[in-house]
Amino acid sequence: MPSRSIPSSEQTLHLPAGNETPPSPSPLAHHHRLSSRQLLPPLATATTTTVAFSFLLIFAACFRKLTQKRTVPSDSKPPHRFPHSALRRATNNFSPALRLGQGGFGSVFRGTLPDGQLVAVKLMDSGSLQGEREFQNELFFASKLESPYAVTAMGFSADRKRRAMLLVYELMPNGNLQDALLHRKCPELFEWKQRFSVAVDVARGLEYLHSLDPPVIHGDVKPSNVLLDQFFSARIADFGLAWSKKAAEEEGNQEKRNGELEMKKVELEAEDCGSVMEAESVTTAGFEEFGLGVDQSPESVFRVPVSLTSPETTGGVSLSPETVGVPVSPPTEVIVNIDKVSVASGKEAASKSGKDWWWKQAAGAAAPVKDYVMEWIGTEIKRETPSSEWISSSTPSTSNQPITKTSKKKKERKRLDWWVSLDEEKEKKILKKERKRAPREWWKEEYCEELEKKKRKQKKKEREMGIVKGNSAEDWWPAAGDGEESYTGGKKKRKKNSSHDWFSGELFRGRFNSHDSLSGDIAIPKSGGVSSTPSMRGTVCYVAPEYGGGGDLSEKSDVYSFGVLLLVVMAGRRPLQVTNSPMSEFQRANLIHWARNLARAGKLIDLVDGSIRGLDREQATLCVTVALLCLQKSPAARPSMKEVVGMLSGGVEVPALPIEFSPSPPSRVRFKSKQRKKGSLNTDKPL
Ligand SMILES: Nc1ncnc2c1ncn2[C@@H]1O[C@H](COP(=O)(O)OP(=O)(O)OP(=O)(O)O)[C@@H](O)[C@H]1O
Repeated sequence: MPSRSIPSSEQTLHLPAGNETPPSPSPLAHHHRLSSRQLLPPLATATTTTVAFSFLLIFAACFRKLTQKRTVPSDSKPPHRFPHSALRRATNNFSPALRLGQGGFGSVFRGTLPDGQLVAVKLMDSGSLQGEREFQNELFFASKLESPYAVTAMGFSADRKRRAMLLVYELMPNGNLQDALLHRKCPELFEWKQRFSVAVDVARGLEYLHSLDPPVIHGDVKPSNVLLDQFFSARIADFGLAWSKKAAEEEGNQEKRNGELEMKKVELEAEDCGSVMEAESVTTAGFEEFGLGVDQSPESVFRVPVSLTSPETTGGVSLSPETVGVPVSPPTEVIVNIDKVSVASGKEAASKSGKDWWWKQAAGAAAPVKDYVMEWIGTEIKRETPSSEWISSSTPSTSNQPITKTSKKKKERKRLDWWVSLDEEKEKKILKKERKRAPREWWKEEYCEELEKKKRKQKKKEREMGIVKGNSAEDWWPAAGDGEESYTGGKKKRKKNSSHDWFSGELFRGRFNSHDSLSGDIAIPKSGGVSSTPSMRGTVCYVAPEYGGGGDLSEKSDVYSFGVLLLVVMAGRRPLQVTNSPMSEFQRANLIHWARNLARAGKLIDLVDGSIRGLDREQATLCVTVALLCLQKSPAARPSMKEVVGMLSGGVEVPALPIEFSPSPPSRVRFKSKQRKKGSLNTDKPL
């Protein structure tokens, strides 16, 4: 009762004189009778209580939100969040003088923290979905991995306003293995002991990753992803493409349940050539869900500029512009309106935990053509790249022609039209065409496109001049007599364009893909001249054949990549390398082919780098043998990394070399087609 709360003496004081009427039981009436002076204390108390309560509520809500973000899995240690300004100071405002290298998604700078610690700061290109995925992946694994054989991010900085994403790593003073070995920056690696120890370190690093529960598959094992510390101990870096096997398996099951991926609806609203598409039901999650405290709106992931310029081979179907007739063009900012997207693997997948969203890359392997287009949209994002840069870097054949605004628009229009009109029938046609392609052509596209183009040009020229030569599908590889000549011609051009690394067997990732490297118009140097492809896991030449064939990825895919790396470390050269020397060099151009031939001839030691000092021939032969075991086409036949470490360290007996060391590209698609024609049921065996 309100009257009870007010002292009776006070009530009496407020009663008007001579008023016989008993005080009203109504609280309101009673209240009116109270003087403002008397009312003030309880009112103030009530207000204070309400305000305090509101504050408490707000505080509790904020606290909940903050703690939610920072909650990390119990078995994880959260990466440290650095203030952006601190990293700016540490790197002298990202001074070019402190730049250590350039990756597919950003530059890496040397920095010194206030406590004197030396760090490597990776400034990620924002606006790239793939870049953001890698950023998140790196941080996820940073909290999961702890090994002397792995370099994981120790911290990060993410500035939502500036959209700056920075990753901080412990500095590896001797850089990457690619530069150290192939660019001969570290003479120490020409000592056999050091070289062998690098190989064993990498093997141990992979063994560690595969021994985790669930096993972690690195997915991009190559020399530029191996860093050397001050003692030249090797450590595996770059977990941007790494993935957890369990997550991938779950994803695989999900895919099976869902049946073949299908894009139900793709609506494009083209606004002139700006072509704006709207995203409606794509659900993803940023990695706030990992509790890493970085704000990232879903829009930041899906509102992206797109360029469909990359002819990446995704899941065995290569969609080069030539193959599907996609005109190359500058990027367009688009918002995608999708009901089901391969990247998100449909509604079910989309509604799954955000923890898994980037694992979706794995699903692309068996997806139909449209999904590859979506993969492109998800991966070939170059928001900040000026159009001009894109034009020059993505159109090697026309790069020296002036590109007008209208032609640019036309191309863009064409590309979008093509994309919109890609109905099932066309999709089937493209797949049919793909199936017909000889496996050799896979190599042609991936490695020798430029060479092939030049050969064609040369042949055309010769034909015009009346000199007719054979035009076999196989003659992309220089044949006796004319190979050297045409290659020399190609090399001259490459030199002129200073794009030497296209033949390194590795393609540029992200901004600079294979075509960019072929064009010779790239201004930004990339450390080691290496790269990987954005829409597929791994790097061409290092990637396991089962990936291209749409097979299952497993630890054995890393084993295959390790096999290539081991050969590279032994030979001290790239997996594909053609020099302007005699014909015998061509036989050695493909390191894996060469190793296979040497194995047959019983001369494995010939593959080993002649400039190594203090060579232990027995150990070197063992290394090449182990590499070949890792390079077997059948994943099941390859040893595990544990066995590899055992073999390298002498604890496990090395089995006899198998007959098959085929580095052949995936031929599953073609085989299927052949079998279908013949009416055979056996479609799984490769050729
Ligand atoms: N922790 C580090 N210490 C020293 N140098 C580093 C470190 N991290 C990266 N670098 C240098 O920066 C380069 C670029 O690294 P980044 O991981 O961005 O790209 P990458 O692995 O070379 O290429 P990609 O993105 O195609 O895998 C490395 O090759 C290496 O030379």
